[in-house]
Amino acid sequence: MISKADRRSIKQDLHFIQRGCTIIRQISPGFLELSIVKSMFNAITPYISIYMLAVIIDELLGNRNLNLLAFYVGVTIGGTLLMTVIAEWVSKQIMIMNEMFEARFQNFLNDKTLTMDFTKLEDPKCTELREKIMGNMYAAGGGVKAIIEHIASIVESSISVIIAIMISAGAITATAAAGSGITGAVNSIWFSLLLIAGIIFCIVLTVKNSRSAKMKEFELFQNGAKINGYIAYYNYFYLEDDQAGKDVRIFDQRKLIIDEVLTKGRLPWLNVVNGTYSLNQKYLSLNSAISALIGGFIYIFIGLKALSGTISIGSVTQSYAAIFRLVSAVGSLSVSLSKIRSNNNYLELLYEFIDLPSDMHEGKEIPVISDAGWEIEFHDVSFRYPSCEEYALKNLTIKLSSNSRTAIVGMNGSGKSTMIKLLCRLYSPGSGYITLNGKDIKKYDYNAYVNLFSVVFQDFQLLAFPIGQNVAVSKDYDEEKVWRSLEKAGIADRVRELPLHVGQSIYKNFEEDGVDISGGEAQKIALARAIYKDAPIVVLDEPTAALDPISEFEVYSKFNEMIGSKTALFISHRLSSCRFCDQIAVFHDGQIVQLGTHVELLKISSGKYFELWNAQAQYYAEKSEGISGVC
Ligand SMILES: Nc1ncnc2c1ncn2[C@@H]1O[C@H](COP(=O)(O)OP(=O)(O)OP(=O)(O)O)[C@@H](O)[C@H]1O
Repeated sequence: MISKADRRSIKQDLHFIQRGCTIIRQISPGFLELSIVKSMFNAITPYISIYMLAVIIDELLGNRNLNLLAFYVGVTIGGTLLMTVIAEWVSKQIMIMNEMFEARFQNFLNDKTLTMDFTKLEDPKCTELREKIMGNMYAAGGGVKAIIEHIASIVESSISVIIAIMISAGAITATAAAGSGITGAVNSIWFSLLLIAGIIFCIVLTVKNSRSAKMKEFELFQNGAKINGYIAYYNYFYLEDDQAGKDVRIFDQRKLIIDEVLTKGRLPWLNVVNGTYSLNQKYLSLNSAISALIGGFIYIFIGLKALSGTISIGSVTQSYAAIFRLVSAVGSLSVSLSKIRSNNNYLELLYEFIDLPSDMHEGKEIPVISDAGWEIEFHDVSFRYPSCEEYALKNLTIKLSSNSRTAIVGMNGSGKSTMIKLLCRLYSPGSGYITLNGKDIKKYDYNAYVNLFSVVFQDFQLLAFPIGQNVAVSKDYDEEKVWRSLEKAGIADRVRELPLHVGQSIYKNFEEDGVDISGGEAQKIALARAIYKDAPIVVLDEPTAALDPISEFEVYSKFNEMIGSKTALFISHRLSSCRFCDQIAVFHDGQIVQLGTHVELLKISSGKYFELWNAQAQYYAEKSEGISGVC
């Protein structure tokens, strides 16, 4: 099987690395450069003592000049100390940058997640891709951060190779006066060639070994990402989620979840860990054996040179250390080059993720909502959710004009929320199109378009932040405006009772004094958030679903005050609340089956609206009868 790394050309590999460096600089300026500086210090420092040791030994065996010896020792200790202190300082900066890098990389991915088309968020392949990228970074150390490590290692090995050659060149090329026996062997070209061939063989073996280990590790981690995601979801998200916590307890889901996590998560993950461990063990023991073999070759080479008197005693330690470093630096240079190439497999996943097209963000025009009026129109829009056979919307055609009130009613699953999602550009129509003032909404700048809407989704979410920040969606907010919004949403009195008022955090996730609020109270805060945004189009998807009858009555009686002159579009199952609307769109099976005012629609006894209205009226009548019966 041809691996991905083998399929890529060197040019493509270089392009991957270059792009990775650009991302690193964008995420953490200076991190790469500082790591390179540190690797330079790492490369040079050991050679100070290697070089100076030979000079000291030769002086000891020669003139024994005490002043000179003291100077040499001073240079050795002082030089090493200075280099170590600087390297330590650089290391500390790198450590801080390293810690920050992971958080910044998360933000980098989050930025992409937030700007990618919403539809991709629901695509399991996309979620898996993100999990793989993060998993690869934490568990396998592969990805964009690994480039820093590999480049630093390449720089360190290259410098080490150059210095080692400079130091050992004398010993390697030194020849004794022509002779027989040992001297003859040392001077023989075959001896040098044999030594070089032995060393090259060892290096090739190390590189091959590391390359195959990295490839196998990559394959192992690709299987692991999905498993890990499964474990994380159930163990850390579901079991610890206070919403799910109720179901976990009442239905005793714990055992089922733990059994499932064990068979689908823990055991397969153990296989991944075992596989990686055996792989590393094999890799490391083979490399230690190769390293011992190289050491043996060098000892023979240097030993014979010393025996034949070709090099001085001082040079024996110097040459041995330098040649050994030369060989290991060439080895690690080759391994790092091979690793940086294999790392491109991880980068390929990252680039696949960040290159996911964001079709929704292509429009550039700024929408103009003037007092003269505007119009949104659905033109024969049909839509299916990704990987679904059934159409959620079929041939939808409807106009929404400025200052109008439109209600959308219909049975569960008839497509009401889907229409809102298309209007808010969370999804694109499969066929047909939607226009604002005659222009396809896709042509408008995404953020400018979305800013036209204040929406309370059916499954809205609040943050475990202070109420004021939840309403204003900002740390800096106009407190008076927050209060006005809370007032209109009918929750101001409750907030006034709280010790910290709008500064009170909701939920207890992070703040001990955070308040737990009811579903209805949360819905009112979400309503206040929509009011605070003050956008020209207000969309409410079942705005009173969680409210008690009194609060529901309050919301609808204050609806006009709340909405003012804005355009309103709201979904409701409470048909009586739609009576004041300019038009009611009745949805059935993804289609608008009726469109008109309450009075008009009630006149059509064969229509869906009539059916729904009567079913609800009958239900309430029966309910009130039952209640009075009990009373
Ligand atoms: N994210 C999704 N992926 C796949 N199918 C979906 C998704 N969301 C909704 N659907 C399906 O699309 C259809 C329309 O759903 P939609 O939520 O628009 O209905 P609705 O009229 O708002 O229902 P309800 O009154 O229950 O809120 C349903 O069959 C639903 O199962």
